[in-house]
Amino acid sequence: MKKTYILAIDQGTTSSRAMLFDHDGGIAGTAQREFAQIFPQPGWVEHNPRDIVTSVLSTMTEAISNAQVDPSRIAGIGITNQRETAVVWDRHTGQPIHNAIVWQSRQSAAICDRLKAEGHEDTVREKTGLLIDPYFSGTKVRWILDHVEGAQARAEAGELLFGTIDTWLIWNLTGGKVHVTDVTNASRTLMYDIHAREWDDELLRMLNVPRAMLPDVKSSSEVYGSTEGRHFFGKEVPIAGIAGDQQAALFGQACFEEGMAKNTYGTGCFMLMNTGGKAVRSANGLLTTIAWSVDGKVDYALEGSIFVAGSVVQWLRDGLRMFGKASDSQAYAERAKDSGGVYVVPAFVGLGAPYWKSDVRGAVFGLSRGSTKEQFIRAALESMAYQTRDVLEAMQADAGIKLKELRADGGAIANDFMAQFQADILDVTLLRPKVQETTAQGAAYLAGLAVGFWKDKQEIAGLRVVDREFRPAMAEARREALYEGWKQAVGATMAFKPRTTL
Ligand SMILES: Nc1ncnc2c1ncn2[C@@H]1O[C@H](COP(=O)(O)OP(=O)(O)O)[C@@H](O)[C@H]1O
Ligand SMILES: O=P(O)(O)OC[C@H](O)CO
Repeated sequence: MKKTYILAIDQGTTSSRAMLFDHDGGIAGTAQREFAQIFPQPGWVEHNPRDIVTSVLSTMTEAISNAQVDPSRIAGIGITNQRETAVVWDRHTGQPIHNAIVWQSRQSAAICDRLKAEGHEDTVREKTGLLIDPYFSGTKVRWILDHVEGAQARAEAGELLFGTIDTWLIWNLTGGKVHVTDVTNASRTLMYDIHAREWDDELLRMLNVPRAMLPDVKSSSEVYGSTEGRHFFGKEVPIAGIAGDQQAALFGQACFEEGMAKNTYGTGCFMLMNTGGKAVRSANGLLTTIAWSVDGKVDYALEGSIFVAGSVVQWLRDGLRMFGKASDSQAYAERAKDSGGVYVVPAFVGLGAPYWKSDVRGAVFGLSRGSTKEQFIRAALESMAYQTRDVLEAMQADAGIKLKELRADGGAIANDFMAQFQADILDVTLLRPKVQETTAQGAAYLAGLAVGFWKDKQEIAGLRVVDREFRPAMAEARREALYEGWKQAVGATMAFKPRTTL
């Protein structure tokens, strides 16, 4: 019998990737394409939704041709996506009415302030597991409807559709026939009740978003529709898996049991812990979110969302021009024996979990005349590890357990220095998988389960291979002293409130 494959589309914040997975969970072909980041004002981030579709279509084609696989041998497609990013488009023309507003963007901060002043915080927390912050899709949709002339009336007349990136891609891949999302993406919108598992009228009223704009919410593993006719693959291929990228990584890392956790070091950094069938409410600034719905069973997760992680390295590379390639950061950091007391707090778009301060901005502390470029780069890499410790402490307190191991993935985990420093600062063993593309792998697994490519979660758990373990090796006194410095740096960053940013 001819070998078959699952195609995973991983539509991330800075790039789109397509990957072909074989039956062993290995990558048979891959392609990646970056696309433009649009920064209309400080703290705002947008994408052109057309660029996103184009980058996905071209990487799909390239991955298949790199693997030299006949498209007829693709058994199904899984989609995973940067979450929360909101697109609004015209149902008839398929044209977006505004750029996509990206999850990192703070442009709906004033709307959030108003919702808080109106006293909606408890309802939002209770129903969605989230909090009122520009991070989530709902206030981004409100912003678009407020700022595009005539949009509210068109939305009320049923002419406009809303989608997160999964929804937008499926709409385009199916030729405008299918308007769906999955529970994981719905759980990031601020409009979805994660307990009742339905769009919520009270939340829709709060945001004044017409229900007619919203996609149908499905499980994370089922056939939602097929690619348009012969257009893309010469045959219709079922789209059979959807999950937000952080949930997909949790699935790809096979964190199927309660208490298992993963951390993904991409543009931002996202730690998720599986809490099984229980939606655990955080008392420490974490989010409660849906991990996935598979085979009729919904699992929940606790999440710590850090807005700036790997993108601090991009800032060193592109903004400060300190080196040419992100991977060069490792050699620089290793040349410094320590950071010399320097702390970088990369709050470029505010601070996420567990602080949730959208109005603070980044800061650097502890500079001396002897501070070096190597120390500065090292301190920037260390900031990923310190932010993760903030989140881990909150998660352990909420879940009432001490984590023994953390499964790690994402682009920045390739940095051995950062990975070891992370294990040291957490006092937890970090496991780096052989296939570091666990996000795409998770989407492939979800699609593969739906089309019978893999049998069950047990079979998938058996495919996981660890590449390297990073064991904690730092003395406790040093670890705690370094972390105490970080806490002071974050405190001082939050206290800095200039009256003008000019
Ligand atoms: N060797 C490295 N050391 C540190 N950071 C890295 C390294 N390689 C990539 N990165 C960072 O990882 C991020 C890309 O990771 P990725 O998982 O592709 O992100 P995303 O899915 O958010 O687009 C970039 O921000 C980049 O700066
Ligand atoms: O594109 P990534 O990998 O940085 O992920 C973004 C997250 O989904 C935002 O919630």
